[in-house]
Amino acid sequence: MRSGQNFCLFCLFITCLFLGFLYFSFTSPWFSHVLKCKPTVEEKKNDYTELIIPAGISYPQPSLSNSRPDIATTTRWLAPIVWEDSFDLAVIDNIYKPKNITVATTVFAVGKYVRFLKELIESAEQHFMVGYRVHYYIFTDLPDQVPDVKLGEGRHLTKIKTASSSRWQEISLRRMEMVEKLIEEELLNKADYIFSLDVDSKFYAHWGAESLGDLVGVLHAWLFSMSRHQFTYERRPESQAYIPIDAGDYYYGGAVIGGRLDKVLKLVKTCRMQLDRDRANKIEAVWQEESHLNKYFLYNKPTKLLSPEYLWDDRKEKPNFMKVVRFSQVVKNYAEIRPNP
Ligand SMILES: CC(=O)N[C@H]1[C@@H](OP(=O)(O)OP(=O)(O)OC[C@H]2O[C@@H](n3ccc(=O)[nH]c3=O)[C@H](O)[C@@H]2O)O[C@H](CO)[C@H](O)[C@@H]1O
Ligand SMILES: [Mn+2]
Repeated sequence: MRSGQNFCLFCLFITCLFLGFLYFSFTSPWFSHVLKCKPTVEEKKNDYTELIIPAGISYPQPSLSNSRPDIATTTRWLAPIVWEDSFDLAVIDNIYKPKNITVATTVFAVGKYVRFLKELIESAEQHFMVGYRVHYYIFTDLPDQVPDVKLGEGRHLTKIKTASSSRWQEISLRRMEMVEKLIEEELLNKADYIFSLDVDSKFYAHWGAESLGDLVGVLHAWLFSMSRHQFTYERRPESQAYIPIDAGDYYYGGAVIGGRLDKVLKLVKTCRMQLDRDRANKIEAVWQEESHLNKYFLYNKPTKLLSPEYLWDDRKEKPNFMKVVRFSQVVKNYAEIRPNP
């Protein structure tokens, strides 16, 4: 009798122990970390800031002179401007590959713009972040027309059904709030970096980990060598995107926005709020969300700038300083493809 009772008590004890273990494994970050061997958020943060390179990697000694004397490779706030020959890809890959990062990549293909997806994704598979985990998020009103492109290892594609609009301006500027929602609801624990890309584009050459940074902007090909008063910033003080005529560093293209998730979240949230204010005041900035992006970057400087190699235009002739075109806007018939003029 007594031994039966003891046995029952023992079983109860074991059950409690098991349930307790289950509870802690679900709720305690320490437990889940130990069990799944996953880095905690804090450890991931350190992982980002530290540029650790394994011992035994040999590469050429860095030069003491500027490898690109023909063009500026840093900003006045000492952020790098990425040009061909301004980086050693072997060094960069040896630092970033062991971090095992995932790059979320958002692309909007609404209405007739779905036709650009095939070439964009096929060329991305050849050139974009090859050797890294990439997850494409395709926002479209026509999910059935998203082409079936064979993706490499570690690369995924998710379609997200999106509403269309009768105005192309609306489709373009709504990207800010959609990316905001995606990061908040989906990506914070799934990806490390994000790039938002225009769909009417194609990769022509390598685009890799040299492009990664906390907050990344791209220099617009057409406005690259102009003076600031010629930049097509929003000039009406009534708009939240207003930039005075004597201010501005560069003109950034809206077709490429990138960086760490938390930094890009702050950017898209701020721009979305400024777009909402403009809407309430019945004003639309001259270049929609691109104008708000330029305002944001004026006061929140990007930590890395991509040269126009990373956002060229197929219609544009290449000057001498352009040693390579990596990503470029394809030629399109605006009148035929957009829902409105
Ligand atoms: C090279 C560059 O920096 N381009 C920017 C520029 O003109 P773009 O002429 O490049 O604008 P665009 O017509 O390519 O529209 C921007 C993007 O919105 C999406 N879209 C647009 C219309 C449509 O019917 N369906 C659709 O899916 C698509 O992803 C497209 O790539 O200014 C726009 C805002 O005015 C955006 O900031 C673009 O990024
Ligand atoms: Mn475009």
